[in-house]
Amino acid sequence: MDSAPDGDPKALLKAVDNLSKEDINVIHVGDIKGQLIDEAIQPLKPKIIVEMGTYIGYSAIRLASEALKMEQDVQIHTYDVNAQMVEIAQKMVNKAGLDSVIHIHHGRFHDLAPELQAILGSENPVDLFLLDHWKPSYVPDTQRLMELGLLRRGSLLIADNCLIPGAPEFVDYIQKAPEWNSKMVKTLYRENLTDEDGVIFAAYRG
Ligand SMILES: C[S@@+](CC[C@H](N)C(=O)[O-])C[C@H]1O[C@@H](n2cnc3c(N)ncnc32)[C@H](O)[C@@H]1O
Ligand SMILES: [Mg+2]
Repeated sequence: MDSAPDGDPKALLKAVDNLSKEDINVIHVGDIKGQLIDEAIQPLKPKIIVEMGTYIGYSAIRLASEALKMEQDVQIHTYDVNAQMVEIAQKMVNKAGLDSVIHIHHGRFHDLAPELQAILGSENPVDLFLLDHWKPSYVPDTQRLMELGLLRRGSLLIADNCLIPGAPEFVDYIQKAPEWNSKMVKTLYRENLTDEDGVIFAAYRG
């Protein structure tokens, strides 16, 4: 990571992608799924983004870089239960020069959601949220956003790892729930492997 210059998110993301080619334990979303996500958010031009599962900050930095190509006042709120990850991610975000855009919250989204509601207010719904944390939390965290009125018609949900490691309860929920219009895109689980994963993209009908 040190090889990337400060204030250069693209170089930092590339350094993480390169590291993951050597180290199978790196569990970031990666460049293949990253490109799918970049393309999906282009028509949305999201300003308010929420992410569950910060890890080392890769996806938050990637989402911020892409969103900032289209809008200036972007804010990302990202949640992680692991204090060590929060610390590493903050260093990565600082290195990328995105600390005024990416706000890292330590804890479970379920507990911190009222705080987010207060930060955003009623006029600023979430445009995009990415689920990439503990799979059994995908359904309750989605429902939490809905019950607190944090979404708008057209808000986009993206859920990683729906097939590997798999989130069967979530897949069943999102495909049946009348509030969501979803599709699963099959893609490689990660670079250098042939296993197929599924990423769900779902638009909120309101
Ligand atoms: C696969 S990693 C996220 C990868 C990240 N989105 C990226 O692409 O760089 C999953 C992360 O979710 C965190 N996590 C697990 N359970 C969680 C929960 N209930 N709420 C928030 N974060 C959680 C873990 O600590 C871990 O850092
Ligand atoms: Mg993932």
